[in-house]
Amino acid sequence: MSHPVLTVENFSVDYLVDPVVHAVKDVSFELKRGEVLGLAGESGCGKSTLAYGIVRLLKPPAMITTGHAVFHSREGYDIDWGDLSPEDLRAARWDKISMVFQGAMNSLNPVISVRDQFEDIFETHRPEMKKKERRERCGDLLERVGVDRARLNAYPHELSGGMRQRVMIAMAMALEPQIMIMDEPTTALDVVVQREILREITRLRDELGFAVIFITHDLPLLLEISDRIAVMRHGEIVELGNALDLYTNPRHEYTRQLLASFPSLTGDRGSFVRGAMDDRLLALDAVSVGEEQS
Ligand SMILES: Nc1ncnc2c1ncn2[C@@H]1O[C@H](COP(=O)(O)OP(=O)(O)OP(=O)(O)O)[C@@H](O)[C@H]1O
Repeated sequence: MSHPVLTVENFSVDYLVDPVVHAVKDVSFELKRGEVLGLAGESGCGKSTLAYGIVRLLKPPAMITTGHAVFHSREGYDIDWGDLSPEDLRAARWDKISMVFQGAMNSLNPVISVRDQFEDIFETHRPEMKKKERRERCGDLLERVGVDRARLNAYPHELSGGMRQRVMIAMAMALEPQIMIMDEPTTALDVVVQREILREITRLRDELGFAVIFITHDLPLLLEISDRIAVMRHGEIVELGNALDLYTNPRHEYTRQLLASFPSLTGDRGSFVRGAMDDRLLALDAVSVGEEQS
């Protein structure tokens, strides 16, 4: 887990409006291979701008003013996303880094079947793939996210919101990218479905080894699913650390405030999240005890 799959260096984004909005300011971090990195911070702190900036999906008036986002391939070569032509960028998205954005479930085309939208990814990015193999892969991917492959014949409006979101996640995994960026991928869903999908994402991460940048203002949720968490405020990362450390020993005053703003983390009644964190602490204790004994 120690080698980075992505290095973001001195990344800044402005919105050239009057007055100029400095949405992301000199942000640097590394995403390690296979880790879930949570990006936390209140609305407007620049999380989405950073994510869209990394994959160069920003449109004017946004402008990247400084910095790089460099992808490190498994094969050992580096790609600076800022150096790619628009065509290469299109090819690299989905393939190297894929994205599930807010309300992604609404980005499925309502008049095209799930199968055709799915197969389109392979037709575009893997034109050499045989039709039969393509069909099989689409069905397998759907089943991976807990959707029956018979649903390939459905049109998006025939699926529930949760299912549509699962379909989007399956599509994001289609080309086996090494990074998935997820910006509030489950916010529009009810809590039970949200949890199911998150469990699925972490399971798939364990199985397939991709890294995830998971963006949400829901810090308790991030504490549950992330290996490390970056806390953003006013366009800057003010603290980045192991999720457990951040929960038990926050160093930055803003992180403390953010933790305190979630009663489920600090309140007397306890909660599922605190339970989950306690489980993680216990598991960690067990590991360190094991290490001492061995
Ligand atoms: N098109 C735009 N023009 C001008 N300012 C913008 C534009 N889009 C975003 N901003 C500003 O950039 C800053 C960062 O916004 P951004 O959407 O990245 O934050 P966020 O943390 O993702 O918020 P949220 O959780 O609400 O999505 C905010 O101050 C926002 O008002």
